Formats: sequence, C-alpha cells, structure tokens
Amino acid sequence: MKKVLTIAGSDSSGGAGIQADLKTFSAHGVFGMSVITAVTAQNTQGVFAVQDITPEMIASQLDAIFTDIEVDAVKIGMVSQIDTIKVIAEKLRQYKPKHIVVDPVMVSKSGYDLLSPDAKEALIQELIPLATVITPNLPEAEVITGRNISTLKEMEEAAILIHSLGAKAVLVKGGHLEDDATDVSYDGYEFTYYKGTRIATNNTHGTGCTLSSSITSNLANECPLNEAISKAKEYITLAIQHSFSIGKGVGPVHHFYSMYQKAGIQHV
Ligand SMILES: Nc1ncnc2c1ncn2[C@@H]1O[C@H](COP(=O)(O)OP(=O)(O)OP(=O)(O)O)[C@@H](O)[C@H]1O
Ligand SMILES: Cc1ncc(CO)c(N)n1
Repeated sequence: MKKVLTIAGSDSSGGAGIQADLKTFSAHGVFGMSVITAVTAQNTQGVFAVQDITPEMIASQLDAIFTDIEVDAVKIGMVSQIDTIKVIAEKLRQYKPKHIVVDPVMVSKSGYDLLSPDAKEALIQELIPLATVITPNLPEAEVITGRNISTLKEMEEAAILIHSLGAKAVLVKGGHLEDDATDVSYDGYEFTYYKGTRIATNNTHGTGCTLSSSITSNLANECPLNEAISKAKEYITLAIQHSFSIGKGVGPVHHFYSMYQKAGIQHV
C-alpha cells in the first residue's frame, strides 16, 4: 500500500484540515499519516481559536516518520507561522520525498487568517520551490501574484507567474469564480483545463483540502500529474454533489459516496 503524509492543521469539526485529508486518503486506498502544525477550534460557522504546534514538535513528527517509513507523497496544508514554514521546508529538503503538493492555505471560508499575514513571503520563498504542484484558490493566487484575478485568462497569467517562482506545476482553482468551477493547470509547457459546473450548495467546507489530498493520493499511486488532477476533480465534484448539512453553517463534503454505493450501504 502507498504511504502518504499530510502536514496540516487540525479542524475540530472534521470537514477540513488533517481530518479531511485522512478521510480522502482512506477513500483512495492509500495509508494516511499526519504531521499536525496547529490545532484549530473550528466548526461549520467559523474558526474560534488556534494553537500552533512548536517548530521543535513539528520537526520531531517529521523525523519520526521519515527515519522509519518510506513516504510516497506529501501534502502541505495550513502552515500558520514563519518558523513552522522554515522547519517544514528544511526537513523536506533533507528527506526529499518524490511528490509534494502544496495547498497554500491562507484564509478559511469563514474569513479567519489560518496563515499569519507576515508569513506569506516565507510560504512563497520556502514552499513554492519544493512543490510538484501548488493549488491556490483565486484569493491565494491574488496574494501570491499581487494581481486581481477574475477570468480564465487572468488565471492562466497567474499560473505562469507562480510557475516562475519555482513550482513544477500550478493548479489555479476556480471554486471562487462567478460561474463555472473550472480549474486550470500550467506545467511550464501547456495549460490544461479541468471543467466543472458549479453545484448549488452551501456545503463546501474543506473542498480545497480534499482536492489537494486526492491529487496527492493519485500521485502516490503513480498517476501522471494531469491524470492525478483530473481524477481528483472527479472525486471532489462527486464529494460536493453528495455534501450534506451538519451544524448551522457550511457543511462538509462526502468522502465515501462511491465506496458506500459499492458496499450497498445507504448513504446520507
Ligand atoms: N460549488 C462548487 N461546485 C463545483 N465545484 C466546486 C464548487 N466549489 C468549489 N469547487 C471545486 O472544488 C475544488 C476546490 O476549490 P476551492 O476554490 O473551493 O478551494 P478552496 O477555496 O481552497 O477551499 P477551502 O475552503 O477548503 O480552502 C476546485 O476543483 C473547485 O473548482
Ligand atoms: C485546519 C484547516 N485547514 C484548512 C482549512 C481550509 O480552509 C480550514 N478551514 N482549516
């Protein structure tokens, strides 16, 4: 079985972060491991508190995994602080995993800063050059490039700029567009479009975490990048189609829809 690692924050409500990543890994039949960077007190309505894990503890978690287990692919999510970013980059440069998917998490859907504003530059300088693929949503791509982005053409231009910062490939996600939820990737040679029609639901908590974890699982399973992304796009679309309401706010996506169907288990 392939072994994949998420380096990310914990979401107490289970819809995003580490919890979404591990559910996605299980649904893809890969063995999931986690290095927790921060603990958030969070639910469907918002983020209420964050406690960062110390850089020393993050380094220890990474050492424990990499000195014992061969890791087939890594996903990076919420990285919180400058020192967190620095220690993760240092350890990944040391251990050199084959695939690194960087989801440059900055602000939660509810508007809370999951990345300290002063850490943006560190994320750009330290993590982008390590990325097999980086998966910014539109606001994140705007912060990284310093440009306004609202059209597919502007998404392409942003992808070129972010690629020039050192990522092997860039996937700019269109979840925040007005109309279709189309994503576009650029690998230094060509653009590829991953078309999606917008699903009318409020339950999109953790869509970005789920997409990047699905790409990570597919890369671990030796899919070429474009296939890893297109399969992940199918996975997130199905997961959003079958998303459901828990709590009073933005509900989670459904990770196990196909598995439940095959097993004859009645899903929500
Ligand atoms: N309403 C929707 N209908 C269909 N696809 C969607 C919808 N919302 C998001 N997506 C898709 O979900 C994936 C994640 O994109 P999105 O832009 O939502 O990520 P994100 O903002 O990083 O998520 P997060 O809130 O977890 O940080 C993309 O493939 C996007 O096109
Ligand atoms: C811990 C965590 N990571 C990522 C996200 C994505 O927005 C979130 N809401 N919470």
